[in-house]
Amino acid sequence: MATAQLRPDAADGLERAARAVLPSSVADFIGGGAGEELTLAWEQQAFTDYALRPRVLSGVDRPDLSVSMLGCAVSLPMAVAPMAYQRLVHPAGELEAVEAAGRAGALTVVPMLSSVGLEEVADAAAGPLWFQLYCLRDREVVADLARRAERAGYRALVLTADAPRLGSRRRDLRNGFTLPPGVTPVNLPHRIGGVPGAPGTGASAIAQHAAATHDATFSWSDLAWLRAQTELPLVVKGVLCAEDAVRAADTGADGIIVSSHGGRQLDRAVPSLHALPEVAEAVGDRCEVYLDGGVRRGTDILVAAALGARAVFAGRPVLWALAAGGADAVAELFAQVRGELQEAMVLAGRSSLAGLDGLLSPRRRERTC
Ligand SMILES: Cc1cc2nc3c(=O)[nH]c(=O)nc-3n(C[C@H](O)[C@H](O)[C@H](O)COP(=O)(O)O)c2cc1C
Ligand SMILES: CC(C)CC(=O)C(=O)O
Repeated sequence: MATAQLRPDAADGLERAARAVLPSSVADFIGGGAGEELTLAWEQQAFTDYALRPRVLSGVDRPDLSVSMLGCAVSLPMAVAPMAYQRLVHPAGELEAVEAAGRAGALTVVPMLSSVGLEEVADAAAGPLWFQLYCLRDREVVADLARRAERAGYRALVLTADAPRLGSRRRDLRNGFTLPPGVTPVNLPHRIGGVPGAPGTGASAIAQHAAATHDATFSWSDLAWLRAQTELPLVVKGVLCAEDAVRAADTGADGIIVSSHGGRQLDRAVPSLHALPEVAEAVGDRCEVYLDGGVRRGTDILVAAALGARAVFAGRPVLWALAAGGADAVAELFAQVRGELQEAMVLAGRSSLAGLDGLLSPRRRERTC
C-alpha cells in the first residue's frame, strides 16, 4: 500500500487497510478486548473527557518533543508497546516494527512472545529497546530471559503484571484462535514453547498457552526476586491504582506503565487515562510514569503528558500499520503523530512536554465511566 494513502486519517485508515489484508481471526485477535469490551471502548473515550486550554502569543515555533525514558534519549514521546507474535501480520514480524520505530526516533518494547528471536531483533535495531516479560511459573525461564535481554543490549525490563491469566477474549474463543505454522514463541525453551492449536474447538490456543505458563501466584515478593536478578531498570506494566504504584516503587521498580492492557484483561477496569493522575501523584519522582491504551493521535499524547505521563506507548495502531504497509507504514504513522503533536503544541503555546501546567480543562459532561 502506498504510504501517501495513509495520510488523511492515520488511526482509522490503517485499521481499515489492515483488515482488508488480514484473516478475520487475526484482526479479531488484534482489535478485540476482554468480556463485553467496555474497557476497550472506554480507553479511547477517556481522552475526550479533557479539553485543552491554549495559551496565545507564547512565541512557540519549534516545540521540543524529546524525552528521556529511563536514560534512553528519544525524539518522540510515543514508543511501541509490547505485542506478541508480530509475524501474524508481517513476514518480518518484530524486525519490521523495530526498524520503523528506530527510524522515527522512538523506543520499542519487544515482547517475550516475539516471533523473531530477541537477539536477532536486538541486532537489527537502530533505536533503543526494552524487553517485556510475563510472570511465568518457571522462574528459571524468567531469569534466563532477563539475562539474555541484558546480554543482547536491551535497556530495561518490563514485567507485565496484569495477566495472572488471560482475560476472556470472546472473539478468540468464538474463532478458536490458533497460531499459523511458523509463528511461535521462539524465545521460550521447548518445554514451555508449544502453543497448541484449537481450530473448531471453541478454545483459544493463546489462552491455553497462558493457562499452562503464566503464574497467578506471582506476587510482590517475586518482583523483589526479579529485581535482584538484573542490573537493568525494571518497569511494572499494568498498574491502575495508587496503592500498587507505591508498592511497585517500594519494591524497587524504576518505572510504571499505567495500562489496562488495551482492555484485553479485566473488562470494566478503569481506563488507564483515568488512573494516571492518582498514580503520578502517588509516586512523584520515585518512578518514571508511562501510559498506554487508546493513544491514537498527537493530542492524546499531550493530554497524557499533562496528566503525568513522561511518554506513552501505542499498541494496535502499530500492528495495523505493520499489516497494511510494513516498516514504511509504521514510519508514516510515527511521522503523522509527530506532526500532530508539534502542531498541537504550537497552537497550545507549549514549548516542551515538561511545561504543561494548566493545559487541561475537564469537559463538563457525564463521564463515560
Ligand atoms: C495483539 C496484541 C498483543 C499484545 N501482546 C502483549 C504482550 O505480549 N505483552 C504485553 O505486555 N502486552 C501485550 N499487549 C498489550 C499492549 O502492550 C498494550 O498494553 C495495549 O495494546 C495498549 O492499548 P492500544 O492497543 O489501545 O494502544 C498486546 C496487545 C495487542 C493488541
Ligand atoms: C499471546 C498473549 C499472551 C498476548 C496478548 O494477546 C496480550 O497480552 O494481550
